[in-house]
Amino acid sequence: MIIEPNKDVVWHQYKVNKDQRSDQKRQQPCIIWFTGLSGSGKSTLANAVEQKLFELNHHTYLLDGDNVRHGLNKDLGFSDQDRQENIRRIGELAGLFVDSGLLVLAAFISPFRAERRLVRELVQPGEFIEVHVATPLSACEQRDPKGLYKKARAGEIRNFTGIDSDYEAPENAEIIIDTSTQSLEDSVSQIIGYLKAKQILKEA
Ligand SMILES: Nc1ncnc2c1ncn2[C@@H]1O[C@H](COP(=O)(O)OS(=O)(=O)O)[C@@H](OP(=O)(O)O)[C@H]1O
Ligand SMILES: Nc1ncnc2c1ncn2[C@@H]1O[C@H](COP(=O)(O)OP(=O)(O)O)[C@@H](O)[C@H]1O
Repeated sequence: MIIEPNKDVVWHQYKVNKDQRSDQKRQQPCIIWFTGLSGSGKSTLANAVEQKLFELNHHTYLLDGDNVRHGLNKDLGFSDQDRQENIRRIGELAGLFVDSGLLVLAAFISPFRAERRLVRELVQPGEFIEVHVATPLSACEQRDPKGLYKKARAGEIRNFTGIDSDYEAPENAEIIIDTSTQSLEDSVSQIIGYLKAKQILKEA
């Protein structure tokens, strides 16, 4: 659902703009958006990529499902509608961070194509890099790092993604990673390689 802002609210132009903030940080801001099932490796990957970017002296921020749901989105559950609102708010937040000149890493199941597209459309072309963490359900369930699949199979958790709630796989993700067949190191190199090829990270 698209909600229009109140017509009496007027946009303010800031004195310092996105280009100036980005130039000062010597980087091209963007959102690296990790989407995939619970246990697919989104958080592990996003953390490892952020660590690498930090080592390379980049300015980053990591937004992660579990953590954002402890604060900003603690009023939201896991119905389709709440997941849509979750991603809408996170998209707006990530968009502000891009405006601040940061490399934003976002790790959310984000199961629906429509909301992921909304986030893509909030930023400039090329600034939304979708990473499909395409680890199969069977591998995620076998890992079950938080014991949530076990609970979902036992009917103790409802609307669990991949069990009784949908996951719509991306059709045109910029990067696809299956962590059941690819090492963490290789996955990090693949993402960093993409960022260099796209001139988001400048070669020294
Ligand atoms: N019903 C249900 N379905 C899926 N996930 C559940 C559920 N209940 C709790 N959790 C935990 O919440 C984390 C997912 O939150 P997200 O904000 O990423 O979800 S979503 O994008 O709004 O779908 C998810 O984290 P990850 O395992 O890191 O993906 C789970 O730890
Ligand atoms: N190659 C790999 N890449 C990422 N995670 C892996 C890999 N191999 C095993 N794992 C494990 O899989 C689990 C993924 O959990 P997590 O990163 O929390 O996933 P998500 O954030 O998608 O729920 C972790 O326990 C991690 O150690």
